[in-house]
Parts: sequence; structure tokens; C-alpha cells
Amino acid sequence: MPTARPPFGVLLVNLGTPKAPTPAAVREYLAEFLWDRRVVDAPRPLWWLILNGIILRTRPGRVAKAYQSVWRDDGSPLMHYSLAQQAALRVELQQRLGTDIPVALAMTYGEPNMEQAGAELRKAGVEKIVVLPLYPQFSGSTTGAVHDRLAKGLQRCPHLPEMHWVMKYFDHPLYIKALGNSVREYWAEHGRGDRLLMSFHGIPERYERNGDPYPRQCRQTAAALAAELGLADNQWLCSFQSRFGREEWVKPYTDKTLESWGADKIGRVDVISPAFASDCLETLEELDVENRHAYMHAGGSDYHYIPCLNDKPDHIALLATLVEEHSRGWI
Ligand SMILES: C=CC1=C(C)c2cc3[nH]c(cc4nc(cc5[nH]c(cc1n2)c(C)c5CCC(=O)O)C(CCC(=O)O)=C4C)c(C)c3C=C
Ligand SMILES: [Fe+2]
Ligand SMILES: [Fe+2]
Repeated sequence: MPTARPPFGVLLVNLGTPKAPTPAAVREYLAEFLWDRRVVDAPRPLWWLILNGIILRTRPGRVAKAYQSVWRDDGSPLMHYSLAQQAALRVELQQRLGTDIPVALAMTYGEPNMEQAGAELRKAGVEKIVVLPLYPQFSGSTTGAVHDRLAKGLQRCPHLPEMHWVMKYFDHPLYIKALGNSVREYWAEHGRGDRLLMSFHGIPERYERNGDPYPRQCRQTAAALAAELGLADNQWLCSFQSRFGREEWVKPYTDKTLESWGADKIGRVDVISPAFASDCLETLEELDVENRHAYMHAGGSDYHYIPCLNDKPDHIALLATLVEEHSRGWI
């Protein structure tokens, strides 16, 4: 008897991460990531020279050390949490829908890549896909890049699957609630800071001027979370981290904000990073180590980093609801 086809499948997508915390693996990762025009849009011949002549010679050594400081026994934190999300989402969907829904994981850069994830879904008999990039706020440099990479992976496919995209969920009530619960749980266990800094990964200001909605959506997420927590205007701020290169990025900058709050002796600061679905280098090293140091060095007294939603049950419930909302009529 032929086995029944699943009604649809899910393609979870995250950024990608090096295979190992070594300069060679980081170089391979950065070479692919930073060559994507969605990420760095500089003219190609000039960017080729800068990337290969300077960045890929100098950055991998330094960044590999940062990865080593957060690397887990089972690999990169980003991969660890992405795999945990994939497994938990499958269980949650099985419980909600009463049928097995294949959930594949792909990375925009590195592996598992789109072709591997696509083959896995095809083998499971999937003909309709909910594409769920793990980026709450839409940016051309992240969700846009997922779109391009998936289209490239499908170029040789003679029969395209039907696809429904979750383009953004920056203001989804369950996302804001999950963030609020995470902060409240943290406060219940560790006490509460004097200010909450909501630090999002940045993009160049120019990208926003050219129409990238990401910074506006970050500001909306931050305002919604502040409202969910009942914070007054002077108790929170939305800032942007992870500057790269010489041009101006969206402001205010996380590191400069923390330096000035440290110098002002505002007391205890709590930091959360709602642009990331999973803890990764940018949170565990840049926020929890580098920026903590910047704050304390400037005169701050107490610094707390609140982890990402990772595989918390209400995060998985949000992802399952997003899948349900984007698969109506398929089941
Ligand atoms: C060079 C330009 C970059 C843009 C634009 C950018 C946007 C962007 N990135 C994320 C999420 C992540 N970025 C991560 C690492 C990372 N990002 C850049 C550069 C840009 N990102 C670099 C060079 C790196 C690698 C580390 C380094 O060399 O400093 C990560 C972490 C990956 C990991 O392995 O843990 C994430 C996640 C978002 C959400 C975003 C714009 C909205
Ligand atoms: Fe990035
Ligand atoms: Fe960084």
C-alpha cells in the first residue's frame, strides 16, 4: 500500500554558522556570507579586493577565538538551538494536527543547505511548504537572502512546490507575549534591573534609507515589549549592535549606549536581544561578554543578559501557530 503524503512540510531557515571554531572554518563561512549582495551591496570588483585582500586575511583569526569562547560540546550554539527548534516544532505540530508534518532545517550559508533540506522534504513526499525564516523582523539582508538562496536551490526543479512564506512576525501577539514571559521569568529568578536595553542586530543606515523595513519593525517590537511589561519611557531603550565596516549603521549603537549608561551610573541594566530566535555568537559573546565588559569598564555596576527564546515552550508554540496560520486550507 502506498504511504500517504503529508499534507505539507515546513522549511525552517536560519543564517548558518561555521562548522568549527577554527580560522579555516570561519574563513569559509565568512567568504560565502559576506559575498552575498544582500548582506554587503558594495560594487563587486572593489568588494572582492577588500574581502579577499583584507577581511578574509584578518577577521577569521579574531572571530574564531570569539566562537571558541561560546562553542558547545555539540557544536555552534546557533546550530544547537536550531536543531532543538526543529525537533520540538515537529512534536508540537504532531500534537496539534494529529499527523506527522516533516520539518526540515536549512541554513542560508553553509550546511544543511537549501538543496539538502529540499531533498529531505521531497523524500518525505512533501508538495506544499511553509517557509519559516527564523527572523522576526524582515530585512533584505536576512529574509531577503533566504528568498534568493531558496530560489537558487529550486532553479533546476521541474515542478515547484507550493510555498507560503512567513515574511515577518515582529508584532505577532504570541511573539510579544513569549518575549514578555521570558523577561518576567528572568526577573522572578534574578531580580529586576533599573533599565531594559533591547539590542537588535544592526544594518547600515543606507539600507533603511533604501527601503529596508527592518529598523522600523525592530522599534515596533521594542515598543510592544515595553508595553507588554508596563515599562515607562525612561525604563527601556531600543538599540542596534554588531556594526561592520566604516559606514554609519542604524542608531543608537548598543556599545555606545552601554558606555554612556555605565558612566551615568544608572545601576543595573538588563539586556535582551529580540532579533535573534536563538542564542548565537552575537548574543553569547558580543552581548554577554564584550558589551558587559564595556558597561562595567565605563563604571556600570551590574549587567544581566536575558537569553533568547531558543527552544522555550512558548517560542515553539508561536512557531507552530505561525505554521498553522500559513497552512490554512492545506489540511
Ligand atoms: C556585513 C554586514 C552584515 C549585515 C547587514 C548583517 C545583518 C544581519 N545579521 C543577522 C544575524 C546574525 N549575524 C551573525 C553574525 C554576523 N553578521 C555579520 C555581518 C552582517 N550581518 C558578520 C560578519 C557575522 C559573523 C561574525 C563576525 O564576523 O563578526 C549571526 C551569528 C552567527 C553565528 O554563527 O552565531 C547572526 C544570527 C541579522 C538578524 C541581520 C539583519 C537584520
Ligand atoms: Fe549579521
Ligand atoms: Fe558581532
